[in-house]
Amino acid sequence: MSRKRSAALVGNPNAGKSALFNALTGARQKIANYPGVTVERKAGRLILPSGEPVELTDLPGSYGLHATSPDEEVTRRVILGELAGEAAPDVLVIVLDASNLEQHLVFAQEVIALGKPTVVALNMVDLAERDGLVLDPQVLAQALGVPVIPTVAVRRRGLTELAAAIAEAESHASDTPHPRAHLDMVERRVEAQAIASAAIISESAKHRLHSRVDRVLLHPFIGPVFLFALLFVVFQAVFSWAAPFADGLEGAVGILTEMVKGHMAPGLLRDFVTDGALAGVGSVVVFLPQIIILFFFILALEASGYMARAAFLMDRLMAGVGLSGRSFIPLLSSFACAVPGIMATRSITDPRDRLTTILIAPLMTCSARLPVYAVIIAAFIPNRPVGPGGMIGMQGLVLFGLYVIGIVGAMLAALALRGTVTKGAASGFIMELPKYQMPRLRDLGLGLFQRAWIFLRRAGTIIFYVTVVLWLLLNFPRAGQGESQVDASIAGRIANGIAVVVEPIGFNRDIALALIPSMAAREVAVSSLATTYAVDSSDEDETAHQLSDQLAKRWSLPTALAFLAWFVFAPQCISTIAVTRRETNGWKWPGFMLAYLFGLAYVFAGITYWGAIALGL
Ligand SMILES: Nc1nc2c(ncn2[C@@H]2O[C@H](COP(=O)(O)OP(=O)(O)OP(=O)(O)O)[C@@H](O)[C@H]2O)c(=O)[nH]1
Ligand SMILES: [Mg+2]
Repeated sequence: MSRKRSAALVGNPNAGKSALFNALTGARQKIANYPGVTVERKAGRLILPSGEPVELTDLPGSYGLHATSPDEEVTRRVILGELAGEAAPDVLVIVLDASNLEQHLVFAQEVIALGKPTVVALNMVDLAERDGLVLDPQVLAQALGVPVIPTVAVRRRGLTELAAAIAEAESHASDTPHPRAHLDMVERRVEAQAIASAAIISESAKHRLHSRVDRVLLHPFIGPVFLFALLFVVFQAVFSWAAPFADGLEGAVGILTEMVKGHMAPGLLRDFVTDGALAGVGSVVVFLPQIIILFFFILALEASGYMARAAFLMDRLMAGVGLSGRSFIPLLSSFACAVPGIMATRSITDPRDRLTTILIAPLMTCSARLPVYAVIIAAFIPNRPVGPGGMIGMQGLVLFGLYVIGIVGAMLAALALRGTVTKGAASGFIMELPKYQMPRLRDLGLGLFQRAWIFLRRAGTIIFYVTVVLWLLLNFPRAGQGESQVDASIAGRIANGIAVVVEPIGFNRDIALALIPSMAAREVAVSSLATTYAVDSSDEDETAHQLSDQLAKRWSLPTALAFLAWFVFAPQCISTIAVTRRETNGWKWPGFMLAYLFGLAYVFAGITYWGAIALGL
């Protein structure tokens, strides 16, 4: 019995497959309350009641075995054993959403008809019950001819029973499969309706409240206004709530720097620790509170089911620029980071739709841009209340504006791309709306922790390394008498070369110096500036200033605004380029992306700079 046993979770999107996978294997796959979250298969280890391990695979959600999108294709090939060097799974675990039974049974029948050992997890029975729907698993099992286990993945209910059923099905793995009569789509729909209604024990109309909520939130006029207002509040919160925590962190970095200065002998090594490591990495780490607040809102809105409704609202707008609403979820993910966003485009059916979405994804303001925006805003935008009753913070307003410019830029870019390089008609959009749910605190906490960890790990690795290299390039060769260290250094000389190109758009030598290292990651722009100014000011033995003070002292307002405009568009992220290459199978599209985004960045930074000068700012 050395054969490796395997099982796979299959079902419609948003049925709770990944939640079940996490509960059964202890993994941490991303789950969220909208369809199309999982786009790649992922394997984990499930221990059966007998103690034997089974390799369990979590699959992208699918509507049928006739795949129409790249992620559905993955599911089909795994189920049918079409992947090279990989046998088909021994057991198929179909995950059904109990509160959406009729719809989910259409695909389930197709899978059961394959005649392989199959188990059904009747998931989300808690939500069905909340809506007053009680189902009889026995009746369902009889009708489907396979065992049916009621589960609540997120509360770990029914897991033992499910594992036992998988073990039982597994023992029949070597039997020859008995495919059943093939039903076509229409026949399966009719059958699904009959089975679902037979399985209902009682039903009450409790979901009336939710449809009433939807009537408001999805209203063609009130809906978008609400969405806009909500986003506005989020950006206000990012600045105002974070302030005390950010100040605390900044203070802590300052104290640490003073401590190092007190304990180490003056010299290059001490400068390396204070000006290189602490100034650079510290300048990025202080944005942790803002990142956490932003993700708190994103995760809570995802879990509640509102995000999918936002996609629904955006569908019209998306269609207007030649995209389908299916692009919304990938674009939304790109607000965290374009890398998972670009991967999420695998759920887009139309290849040209998909390519367009990949090309505009970097225009969504990713969280790596937040430190760059925030440091400039803190230095140049006064923190005064504006608007009626002084309710609105100026800084939050500017941040909101930067996000909006990114979105509008993306929509215009989509329009232009759809008319030229990715010409074609827009495809339709079907998306089922998930149920409203109260976000669970534990999931929220875990999600925030993961986000915070990713951010800190970047600060401790890529940002640290790049900053260290930059510090070295800034300190050698050493400056002679009366010469500034930055001017004498290798980095300074390289920057003087680049400055020739970027001076026309108002950038100074220090920005030129930050541009190359921040190709590694956008936050590096902040750490580079912090390190440069730390190296520069230690010459004159100034007391250490905060980065925003240095910026306010050294940059003009038009330059600062041009810098912001640049970062709205510039594709300064190697990972994004790499994932674009992978998802489009070649260098053509990432090359195109680099060219058009740098082009836009240059033009918009220039317009901003000269516009600001003309306005006398
Ligand atoms: N109340 C309740 N919520 C659940 C249950 N199972 C999953 N969920 C929630 O349902 C949503 C969807 O779960 P996922 O595991 O992401 O669904 P999926 O089938 O993997 O979806 P795709 O990857 O998009 O195909 C998440 O918000 C989960 O927290 C359940 O049994 N009860
Ligand atoms: Mg999933």
